Order: sequence, then C-alpha cells, then structure tokens
Amino acid sequence: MSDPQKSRCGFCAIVGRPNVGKSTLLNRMIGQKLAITSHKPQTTRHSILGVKTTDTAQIIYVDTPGIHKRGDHAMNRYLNRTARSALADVDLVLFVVEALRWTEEDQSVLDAISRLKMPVLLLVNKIDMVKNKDELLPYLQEISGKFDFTTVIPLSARKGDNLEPLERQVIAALPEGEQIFPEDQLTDRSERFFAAELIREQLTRRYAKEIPYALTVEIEKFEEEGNLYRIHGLIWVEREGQKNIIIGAKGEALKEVGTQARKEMEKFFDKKVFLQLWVKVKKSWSSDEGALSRLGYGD
Ligand SMILES: Nc1nc2c(ncn2[C@@H]2O[C@H](COP(=O)(O)OP(=O)(O)OP(=O)(O)O)[C@@H](O)[C@H]2O)c(=O)[nH]1
Repeated sequence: MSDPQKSRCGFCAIVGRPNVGKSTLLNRMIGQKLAITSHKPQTTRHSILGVKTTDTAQIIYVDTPGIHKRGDHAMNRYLNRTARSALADVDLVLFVVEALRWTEEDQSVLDAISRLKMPVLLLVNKIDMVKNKDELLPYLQEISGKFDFTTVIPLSARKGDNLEPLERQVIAALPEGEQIFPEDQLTDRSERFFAAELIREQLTRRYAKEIPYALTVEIEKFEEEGNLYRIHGLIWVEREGQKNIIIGAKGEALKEVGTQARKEMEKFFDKKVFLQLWVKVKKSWSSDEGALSRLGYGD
C-alpha cells in the first residue's frame, strides 16, 4: 500500500467520443479555461496539457480529440493519431461518456483504451440533463459491467457536480513522484496558441454547420506593448464562398467574431487586446497532410 502523504505526480488522459464534455471537464479541473468548447463535435484538435498542482499532488491532464471511426480524411487521421499518441504515455485514463447513452463510438473508444493496461476511471458526464434520476442507477450498473473500471463517477462538468471526489480518485490513482512543472504553471501551450484557439472557438460556434473542417487560424503577429497585446490572426478557409460567409455583409460578421474573440482574450490573458483578423483562401488545406503540418497539425 502506498503512503497517502507521499507526493504524487502523473499524466492523466481525458478520452471519449466527440462532444461528451472532455474540454469542459478539463477547464473545470484546472479551474481556468484552457480548452475551447462548443456544442459542435470535433472542437478539440490539439492535446493540451493542463496542470493542476495541489498540496500533495500534481496532475497533468491531457485533453484529446475524440477518436473517430472514419479515418479516411487527413484531418480525421490527424485527430486519431493525436488521440492515440496522447494515450500511449499516460498513467491513467479518464473515460468520459454521456449519462444514459452508450453508442458504437463509445464502445470503440473503450476497445482502444482497454488494450492499454492502465487504470481507467469511468466518468458519466451531463447528469444534470437526466430528468428522472431513477434511470441513472440501472444505467450505471450496466456500464460498470463493460470493463474493470477503477471507479465509476457520475458528474456534471458544466455544473461542477462531483468534481472534488473525482480529483481525490485521480490523485489516489497517480504514481508517487515529485512534481514536474512549477506550481504556478497551468499549461505547456503558448499564449499565441491560445489566441488562435479563442478565435477558432468563436468561428466554430458560429459556422460549424456551413464550414465543417475547412477552417483554421494562424497567428501572424503577437506583440506585447506594455499592458496591451497586439495580435494579427489569419483565418484560412478552403473556398471563396466560405470566405464571404465569414466576412459577411460589409464585414459585419467578421467584426462580431473579432469583438467576441478579443473579449475572451482580454479575460484569458488579463491584458488589453488589439485584434485584427484577415480571411484567406487556401484550397483543400484540410485534406492535404503537408498543409496540415505547416498550419500546426503535425506530429
Ligand atoms: N448539460 C451539460 N452539458 C455539458 C456538460 N459538459 C459539457 N457539456 C456541453 O457539451 C458540449 C460539448 O462539450 P465539450 O467540452 O466541447 O466536449 P468535447 O468532448 O471536448 O468535444 P470534442 O472537442 O468534439 O471532442 C458543450 O456544449 C458543453 O457545454 C454537462 O455536464 N452538462
């Protein structure tokens, strides 16, 4: 039996099919917005390290894109690769599902993680959506039987229900070890990276239906001038039509996206932000492995 007073440190992957609430959970567990979220699937494209340091432990969370069944598109292949490589190197896995639901995609994620031979905690998210709580118990009993989970925790990432017990269980499952990151460090990603993510978040929220994959953001300029960040963002799309949608009549749509993204950045960075956005067309970037890697989606 390991000593509960000893310090613990390790990597913890958050996995699950798209849209189950992985990014929302990560943000909650860190206590700050690190991953972008939207109600459209496939918002997350990068694995993000979120670091939570407590008195006795350091938990290094790895957020993964949803694992997809169809691997025939370059972006899907990239997403699958990132998710699987994030899994190879962790100490435990948080497997997130949605309360009262179990889909084929959930099963294929479980198949992938059950081969890894590491502790898996099953997190049943969105319990705030369950109107009739009597339905929860039989559901929990049924899915508990699908694998030898370390524990099963019903929770609501959005409302923050049951997250303290979750953190305790995560710490208990970590290996003993000294912390890897300084305690004030929340992530290993740069501010530039988050600037691009916050712009992409606004665009994904508005246009995921019209422009499913064909959108990415590159930060061309990121300069600090006293209390001000001067940021230039380039939005890449695949077709002229998509560019027109994003710019909108008289540039109004792009202006709104810019205003929202700027507000989010000012909260996130705690700085004044001057943001300028441009939209450019690059044909078929999302199905071209070379273009993907130049835009930051490489291995
Ligand atoms: N009602 C409810 N909604 C939630 C909860 N957690 C997340 N959501 C919502 O579910 C949607 C998806 O959440 P994300 O955190 O982006 O999901 P994800 O699993 O990271 O999605 P991908 O990036 O597509 O893999 C968002 O609209 C969230 O607000 C919850 O506990 N309750």
